[in-house]
Amino acid sequence: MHATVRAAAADEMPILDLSALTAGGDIAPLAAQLRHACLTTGFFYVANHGIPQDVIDGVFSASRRYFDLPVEQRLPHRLDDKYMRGFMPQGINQHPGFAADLKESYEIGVDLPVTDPDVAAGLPLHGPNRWPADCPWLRPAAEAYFQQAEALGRRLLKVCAVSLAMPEDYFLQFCTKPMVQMRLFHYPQQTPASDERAFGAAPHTDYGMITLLLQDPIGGLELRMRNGEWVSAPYVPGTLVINLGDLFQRWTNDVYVSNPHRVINRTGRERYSIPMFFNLDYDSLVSCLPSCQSPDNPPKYAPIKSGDYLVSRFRDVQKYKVAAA
Ligand SMILES: O=C(O)CCC(=O)C(=O)O
Ligand SMILES: [Fe+2]
Repeated sequence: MHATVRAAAADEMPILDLSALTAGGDIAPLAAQLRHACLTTGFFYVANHGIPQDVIDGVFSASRRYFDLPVEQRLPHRLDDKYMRGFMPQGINQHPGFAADLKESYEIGVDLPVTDPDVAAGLPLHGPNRWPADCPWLRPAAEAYFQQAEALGRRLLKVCAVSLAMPEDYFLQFCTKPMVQMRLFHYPQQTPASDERAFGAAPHTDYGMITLLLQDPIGGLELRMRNGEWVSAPYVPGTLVINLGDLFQRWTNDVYVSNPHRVINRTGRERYSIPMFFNLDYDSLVSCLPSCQSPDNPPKYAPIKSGDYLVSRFRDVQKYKVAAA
């Protein structure tokens, strides 16, 4: 069994109060706090985030109801290879070097009709969502949360830009048709007899810009400190966990951190979580920000298209098969 770990201290996982952002006030003090968190672990909680509690309760209860259904009923909703929407059974998501994650999921994205020009042109991962006819309650609950979380993602990108001495709307110019992915996760319990190699979600970094995570009171999310120690990020009522992904680290020339993390469900109860991976438009060119380079500290990475990078990671982890455009 995995050894238990201590909880992150308040300065390791700060709670950022988003009241000023939600109400449209001065975000400079918030940007300074965000910067501090992003220089160290790239993980923090947000409170007063503006997402109504009933929308959060609604999407969690729809997720529970979905995963309570017998797997035989859910297998016909299995995700397609092209758009990657629908039920992802246990055994598909596998981080390189680890056994497959124990979690199962339901995959949702920006819902684009097949007549959309990018979908028609075969732009990877762009397409319609999949809404099973035998679960009519799933769609309204998931869409209500998707809309709220996506709006929060856009608000947070403003704070991120200001924190890097960029104009507030800098990242929003790359959010015309952002590649936002929302995943309903169900983690089985891990018993004391569980294999030491088994993880709800094996250690990894996220791939894209920012992740907005709803977790339930079970907890189980853990992050790796710079010295290699793992600490837990317990459930804090009324908050979401926010963290940066690898493309964000790349924009900043490694000034901001995309931190390794994992999930171990140690409780003996089932765990549900709902991450939203907020990524930019497919064609956004991720290149070192002016505020993160100098003659002594030149850009470390060549510019890369956001979508191309994401597709390469999806191939490695989620058995995504479609070739990059
Ligand atoms: O379920 C969680 O709490 C985190 C999952 C995660 O890290 C991921 O899917 O990237
Ligand atoms: Fe993650």
